[in-house]
Parts: sequence; structure tokens; C-alpha cells
Amino acid sequence: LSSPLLSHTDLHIASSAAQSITSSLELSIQTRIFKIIVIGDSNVGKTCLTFRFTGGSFPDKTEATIGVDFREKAVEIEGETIKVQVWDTAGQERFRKSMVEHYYRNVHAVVFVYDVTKMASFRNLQTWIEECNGHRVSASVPRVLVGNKCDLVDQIQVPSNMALKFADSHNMLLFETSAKDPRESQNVDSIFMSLACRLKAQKSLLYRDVEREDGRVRLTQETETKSNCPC
Ligand SMILES: Nc1nc2c(ncn2[C@@H]2O[C@H](COP(=O)(O)OP(=O)(O)OP(=O)(O)O)[C@@H](O)[C@H]2O)c(=O)[nH]1
Ligand SMILES: [Mg+2]
Repeated sequence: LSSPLLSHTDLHIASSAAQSITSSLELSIQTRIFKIIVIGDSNVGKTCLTFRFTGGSFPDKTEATIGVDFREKAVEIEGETIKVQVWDTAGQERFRKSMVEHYYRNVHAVVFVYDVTKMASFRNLQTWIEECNGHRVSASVPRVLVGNKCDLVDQIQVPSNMALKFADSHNMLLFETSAKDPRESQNVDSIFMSLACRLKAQKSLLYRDVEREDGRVRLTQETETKSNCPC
């Protein structure tokens, strides 16, 4: 009789190795990236807001963004680490025109920014929304509205109720905040975190649609009832 090719111990080692490969594969599959673009007139503070979220501070000096700057931050939501990839876009037409297609390709969420001290930047939101819609961004892609520079209290031109009405009519949440004021930093974080939470909820619903049980695939009725998302 020939001896078995693999002993019991060998089999055990092989099965542990297979398990660890599977779990590292699952980990890499689970690291998801959410692409969030920040859009609005030049000088409204898009670079400062994205800097505040990813770097935790207000930049001493900024220059007009050319094309796009990428900023990333890993956040943890319900035990899952997610990479939030923020696309800080250029507001000036000459610095953005060759990039616009790239901004909107496979975007997961959109942040529209205006400057509360500049009515023109609020009025121009309509044009930014039209550009976004013109690039076939699905209605299921969440959008939020941000009124920045609230620290300049004496110079406010855009009343909150006007902004709220506009946000409501476009099915967006409104955040009024300041990238400059350190007391507002949590509020700035919540702009991006609220979007990441919504995206996670949407995506995990998709993942949960199919569940294996007894080797068969079945649809589940599970929804987001278990969510303990902070937002
Ligand atoms: N007071 C105040 N100033 C701000 C705030 N955010 C940005 N700024 C200032 O506004 C100016 C423009 O900020 P940026 O972040 O560069 O503007 P942007 O929207 O990125 O502009 P583009 O890159 O040209 O599209 C800078 O001088 C900032 O210091 C804020 O919350 N409060
Ligand atoms: Mg900029």
C-alpha cells in the first residue's frame, strides 16, 4: 500500500493557509473607495474645505486649483475602513475645461459649494447643477450643498432660508460652515461623512441582496435596520 500523499497535519496546514488567503482576499475586496467631487465657482473655498477635511487644518495660502487636486482620507464606518477620495476641482473655466469629463466619470457623490458672502456664487449653482446633469450623473448619486465662509458674519449676502429653499428644491442637504473657523471643523467633516455613510448604506444593500445559504443563492429582505452609522 502506498502512503497517502498528504498527512492529516499537512491537510490542516493547507486548509489554514487557504483560510488566510481567503480572508486577506476578502479584506482587499472590502477596501472600497468613494469618489466625491467638489464643484463650484472659483474662490468659494473648495480647496480649503477639502484641506480641512483631509488634513484637519486651514491652509495659510492657496492658489487657484489647476485641473484637479486629489485628497484622500481613510474613514471607519461601522467597522469598515473606507477610502474617501476627494476631487478638489478647479473653479476657473480655463483651468478645468480639459478635465471636466474626468471629474464626472464614475463619481459617487457631489458637493456643490458657494460662498455665503457672494451672491453670484450662489446664483451660479444652477449652472453647476446643469453641468453635472449634462454629464449623465445618475439621480441616485447623492449631492449636498455647502455655503462656505460663515465666519465672515458681517458680510453675509445669501440668507439661510434662501439657500435652504434651493437645497430642498434640488433634494440636497444644506451645510453652512467655514473652512477657516476651527470650531467648524466637525461640521466640515460631517459633510463628507454624511455622504460616505449614505454611500455605504447604498452599497451594502447591494452586497446583501444575494446571500449564500446551503449552497444556494437567495434574495434577502434585509435592509439597513442594523445600521449604527453616526450620521
Ligand atoms: N474667511 C474665510 N475665507 C476662506 C474660507 N475658505 C476659503 N477662504 C479663502 O478664500 C480664498 C479662496 O479659497 P480656495 O479654497 O483656494 O478657493 P477655491 O474654491 O478652491 O478656488 P479655485 O481653486 O480657483 O476654484 C482663499 O483666500 C481662502 O483663504 C472660509 O471659510 N472663511
Ligand atoms: Mg481650489
